[in-house]
Amino acid sequence: MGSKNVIKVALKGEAILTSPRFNKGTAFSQKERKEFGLNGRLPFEVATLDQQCDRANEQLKGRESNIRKNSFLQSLKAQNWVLYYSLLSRHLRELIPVIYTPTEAEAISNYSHLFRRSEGLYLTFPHVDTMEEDFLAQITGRDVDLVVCSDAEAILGIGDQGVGISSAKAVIYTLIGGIDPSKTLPVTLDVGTNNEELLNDPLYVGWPERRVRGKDYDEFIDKFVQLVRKHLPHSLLHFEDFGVTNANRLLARYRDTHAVFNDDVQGTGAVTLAALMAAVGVTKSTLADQRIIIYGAGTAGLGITLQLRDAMMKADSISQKEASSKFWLIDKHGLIKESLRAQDLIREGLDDFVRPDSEFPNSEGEVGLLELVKTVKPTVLIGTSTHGGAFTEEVIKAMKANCHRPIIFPLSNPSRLVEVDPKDANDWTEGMALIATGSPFPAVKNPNGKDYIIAECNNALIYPGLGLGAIVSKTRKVTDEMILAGAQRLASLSPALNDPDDALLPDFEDSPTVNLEVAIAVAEQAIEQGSATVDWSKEEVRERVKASQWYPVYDDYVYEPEGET
Ligand SMILES: NC(=O)C1=CN([C@@H]2O[C@H](COP(=O)(O)OP(=O)(O)OC[C@H]3O[C@@H](n4cnc5c(N)ncnc54)[C@H](O)[C@@H]3O)[C@@H](O)[C@H]2O)C=CC1
Ligand SMILES: CC(=O)C(=O)O
Ligand SMILES: [Mg+2]
Repeated sequence: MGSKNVIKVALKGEAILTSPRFNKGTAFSQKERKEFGLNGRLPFEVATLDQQCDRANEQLKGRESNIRKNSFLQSLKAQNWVLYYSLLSRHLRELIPVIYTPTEAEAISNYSHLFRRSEGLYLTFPHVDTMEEDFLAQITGRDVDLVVCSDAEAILGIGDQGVGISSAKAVIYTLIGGIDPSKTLPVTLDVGTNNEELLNDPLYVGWPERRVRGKDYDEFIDKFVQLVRKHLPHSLLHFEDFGVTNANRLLARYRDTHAVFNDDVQGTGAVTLAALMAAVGVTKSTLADQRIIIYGAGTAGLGITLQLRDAMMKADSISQKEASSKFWLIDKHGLIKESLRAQDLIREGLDDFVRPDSEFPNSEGEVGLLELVKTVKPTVLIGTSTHGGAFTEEVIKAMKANCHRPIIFPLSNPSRLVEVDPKDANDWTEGMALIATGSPFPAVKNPNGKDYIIAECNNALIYPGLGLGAIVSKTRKVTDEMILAGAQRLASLSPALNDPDDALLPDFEDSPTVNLEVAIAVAEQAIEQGSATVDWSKEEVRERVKASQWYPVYDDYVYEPEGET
């Protein structure tokens, strides 16, 4: 745990009580109450943080549904950051699903109806002319290390929501990665929405126009990225939930000029690689031994494919061509194969993975999942399609017929969109499947009566560490090698390494310690390859990363008119 510091604060009275960063509520000491003009503004008793957490937890438990818990926690965050993060840290496993997937998806789909208070920066297309002014108004006098932006086109599996997600992803950076919340800036890039329901909702809080596309969109995003580069040159810029036509394109455009990171592409790729490394450890095979079907060749599906291919080439010393041949990608029009080119149905970036039609001599039209499974005899089946239930009993049993330990990762969020319920996947394979899911699921019972813990293969298990490592090393860019180093460190912490019947990935309960290790591996790699702008020994990296972390404890305050606000 972090220790107490003495902080100079320039806010008094109502101003400090309404600042979530500095507010301590009933925990202000008698001395502070006097110094900050709070004497008549608080009830008598000075509470400890423990007592405040107990009280907040009691109130939280009074809310029956997770969505009501989510909105209680949202207002706690708006009141008092230390209390909010402290409460979450004490009940991590129970509360992550309340503030993140699956509940956050429900909260975001009701964003305009649940809206109480703005968070972070809202940059809206019709206000493009004042973008720099609006940006500076938020960052001036602050030390921002991390910018989390989203245009909200493909949110947490629920599609185009117009606005939302950046602040939820930023919270995870603090909760799991220990990044100081006052150094994070969530940004909503509101370029409209094509979601009819929102466009017709009189309470919609975003810009109620259709999505801006093409040159205007690119110029809007570019203006924003250039502002980040100009005013926050050492920051990490995190892209979240951009649509499939933009995610990889924007990453490729900016990744050589600033430390940018696309979570859905790279974070998902990294956590899935870690889970797969653990699984091939259990099956005592190599990455290159696998035949991998990716069901849903969008942002996450392609990100995973590229990450697994890269790791395969490095770990097993095989060529790009050979590694590419281990993948079969399915999208809405079935298997991605040569004959789809003529109909212009192959998206940019998929070229290396287009299969020859000759592999499927008996099908002239689309090749569906079941046929593909029967033909290819995959060892790995990954779902990133948002097509709930797509991995049917027939599909799973066909896979099992040719594979002793099928590796099955239905990664679509939220829980209701999972490609197969892990309980079914487990039952249909007589407990032989190695399973990881995108949202949390309860453990399943194996035929031997033992529980099998379903690993939560969600990018939140790794991106806070990737980001922390990038920020602490002040890297100029986030390289593939840094991400690979983070994924390998995560894989090395898999419970399945010690017990093949255990979960493929560490539990979210352990995510803060796991992400500290990931951050250290990432920073070490950044230093080794020269993308970092610091030069520390390994021992120093560990100390620096640890020392940079923020903990939810109350500092002691002294009033100072020139202090922090
Ligand atoms: N576990 C994790 O960490 C992550 C999970 N995801 C989840 O993965 C899913 C996809 O997310 P994105 O890649 O961002 O979305 P996306 O829209 O870029 O990709 C989805 C792809 O699936 C395809 N698809 C849709 N229906 C299909 C069907 N019936 N058969 C085959 N393909 C179909 C779409 O054409 C699209 O290419 C979401 O549920 C999302 O929540 C995304 C990122 C991280
Ligand atoms: C987890 C995540 O990033 C997503 O579902 O989009
Ligand atoms: Mg996402």
